[in-house]
Amino acid sequence: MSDTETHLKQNYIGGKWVDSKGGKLHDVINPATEEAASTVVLGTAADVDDAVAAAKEAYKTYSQTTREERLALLGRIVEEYKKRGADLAKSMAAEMGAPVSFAGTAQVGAGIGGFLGTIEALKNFEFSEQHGANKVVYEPIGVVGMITPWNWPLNQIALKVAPALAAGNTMVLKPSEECPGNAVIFAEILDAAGVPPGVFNLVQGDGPTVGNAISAHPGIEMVSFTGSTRAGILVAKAAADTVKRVHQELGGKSPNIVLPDADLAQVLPPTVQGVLVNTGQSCIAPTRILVHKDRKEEAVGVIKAMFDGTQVGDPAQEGGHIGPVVNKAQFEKIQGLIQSAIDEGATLETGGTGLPANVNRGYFIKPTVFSGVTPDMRIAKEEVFGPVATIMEYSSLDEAVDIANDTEYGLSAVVSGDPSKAAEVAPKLRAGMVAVNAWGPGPGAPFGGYKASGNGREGGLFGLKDFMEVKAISGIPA
Ligand SMILES: NC(=O)c1ccc[n+]([C@@H]2O[C@H](COP(=O)([O-])OP(=O)(O)OC[C@H]3O[C@@H](n4cnc5c(N)ncnc54)[C@H](O)[C@@H]3O)[C@@H](O)[C@H]2O)c1
Repeated sequence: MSDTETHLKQNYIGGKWVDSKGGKLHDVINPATEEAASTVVLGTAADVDDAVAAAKEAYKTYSQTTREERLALLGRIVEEYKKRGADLAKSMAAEMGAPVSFAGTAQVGAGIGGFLGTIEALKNFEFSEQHGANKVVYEPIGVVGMITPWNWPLNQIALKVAPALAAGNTMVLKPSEECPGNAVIFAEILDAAGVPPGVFNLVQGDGPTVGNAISAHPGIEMVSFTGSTRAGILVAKAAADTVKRVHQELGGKSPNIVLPDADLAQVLPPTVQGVLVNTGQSCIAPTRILVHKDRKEEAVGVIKAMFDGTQVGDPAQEGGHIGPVVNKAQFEKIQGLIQSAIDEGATLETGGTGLPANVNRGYFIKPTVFSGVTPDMRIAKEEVFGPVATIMEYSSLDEAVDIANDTEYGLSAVVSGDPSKAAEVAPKLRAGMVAVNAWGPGPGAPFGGYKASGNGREGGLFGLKDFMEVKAISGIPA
């Protein structure tokens, strides 16, 4: 058994791999084969207590480290991380089905990106500012609890751990029980980089047990959560009694407003691509594609060709194909949503229910395109989290903006077309991020949403500030 396989059955607390106090073993299922990919321990509230105690102790010294010491530590983590890229990719391919080529580039790269963006932000960060008669200083918050999902697992871990370390906090991470292997390797990387004992702690487990214990823990000053809006609400409720800071990165149902005069062959591929990347399992996937009614046929042609040309296949194989969705529950949910669109009268342009022709097992979804989708349909309202695009029509740009904003979510939006015209549309969109002719924000942009998509921002300078307290000192010389 490799070290990583052994460590999957343990927690990392106080700089050591330790057995859980009462945890049970759980098989993680490979979504391509429906067989066990790995075995992880599901920890307990007692494990969280131990991790918080270690983090509190470590905070006494780590919170006092200098910018230079933290920069050196973050730099060493990046170096160690680069050595484990292949292991990380293999683990994610087996546990959540991201094809190994894509996992090794985009998924692993996103984790490094989180660290590099934080390093840049920390280099120039003003820890002290003068505001009138008040000196305002930024300080670490204390022990931060972190709960992360499986879809871009390293990205989510890095966007929390890097700024928490940069700010001088200590932490307890609970990764997704659907995809825990990369978090174990990540802890091994931090250990190899010399992160002091207790600064970073990893407790494996499920949401209702370990996630809830983190959210409610009186020794944790902040909980940073990424996942579904459903679980994010439960985290906030559990956190309320201890008045800890709650940072939420939640679900989305992002629109893509295609401007009436846009060159469709040029603007659709780079924006609609976001519905296929990672098998559609991105919180910012721009799935509601809004096209002018006179351009609908043309848009359907371009989008259908993209989806028909997308290969679905084994995540263990190198290549540009997409893999399965993460698990059986997601597979069944997506099948149900596809069927609901058919039942509610949308036009199925390609794809549909059932397995793609080239596979006979696994949680693979046919790349699917619907046109004639109206805002009242379930497929237009609910987050699908699969390779399913919906094409909706508008008559005027005002109507397009109304449809785009007609969602409980507000994470991200896309505008496809002339950037100067897109600049006039962007302020009207109720979303934390607007990308023009791309499906995601640019490097270093604050990442986060409006409305039911969350609170707070991650990445770069804004992410760093979100992991800090603000202290006002008045009555001293400026
Ligand atoms: N806004 C963003 O930045 C962002 C990024 C990635 C994913 N997401 C969202 O994440 C969701 C997909 O991820 P998922 O299926 O892993 O989400 P999920 O909410 O089921 O799980 C996320 C994490 O929360 C934990 N959890 C579940 N119930 C909990 C509870 N009661 N208390 C505490 N923790 C609990 C899980 O164990 C897991 O670690 C999608 O909705 C997606 O849009 C958002």
